[in-house]
Amino acid sequence: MNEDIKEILYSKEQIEEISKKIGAQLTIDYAGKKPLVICVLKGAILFMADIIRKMDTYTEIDFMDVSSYGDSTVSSGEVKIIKDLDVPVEGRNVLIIEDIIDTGKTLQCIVSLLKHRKAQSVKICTLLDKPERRVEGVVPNYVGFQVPNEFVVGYGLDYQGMYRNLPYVGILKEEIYENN
Ligand SMILES: O=P(O)(O)OC[C@H]1O[C@H](OP(=O)(O)OP(=O)(O)O)[C@H](O)[C@@H]1O
Ligand SMILES: Nc1nc2[nH]cnc2c(=O)[nH]1
Repeated sequence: MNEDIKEILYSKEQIEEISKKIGAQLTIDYAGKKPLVICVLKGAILFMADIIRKMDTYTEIDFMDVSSYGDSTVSSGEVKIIKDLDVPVEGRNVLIIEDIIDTGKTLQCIVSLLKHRKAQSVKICTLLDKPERRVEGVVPNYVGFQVPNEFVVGYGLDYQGMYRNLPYVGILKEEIYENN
């Protein structure tokens, strides 16, 4: 797997450090608010697992699975809900955890849905932000790193279902996806 990576952008240690920092901020911001923390499957599972363990506050978690990329490196533009939440969001302080914001289409869809369902507050925490590619006006509240306009994998992020278990975030070699 490692041989398919052109460059490591963020090491396991850097991710650990930024997760600690964000977790400490969330502990302050959500004190007494009992947030509902939503993990956007599947990419955000690793980040979510790290972040919630660094939040020293009462939290509930839930999962939502949406997909707009399928097996491609390009967004289809159509966001499909594959698994909805189990918990009602009305009146809740919701914190969405994402691995990456690229075009912003996925989060635009999720945020509007949560607001429509009358969440009291909706905030976004993402490990990676790729602002160059944004087409929707989504602005995250907590960001780990800003990434260049490259297709990245690892630490939850996949290409064709693979590479999620890499402990770091890296740029996938072009020949891997050009040959597919
Ligand atoms: O800002 P956008 O252009 O919408 O892209 C961001 C979304 O793309 C990825 O999900 P994907 O649909 O690939 O599903 P996955 O998390 O299961 O890999 C990622 O996890 C984000 O949810
Ligand atoms: N794996 C992966 N998924 C994405 N979804 C949107 N952008 C990306 C990216 O750079 N890498």
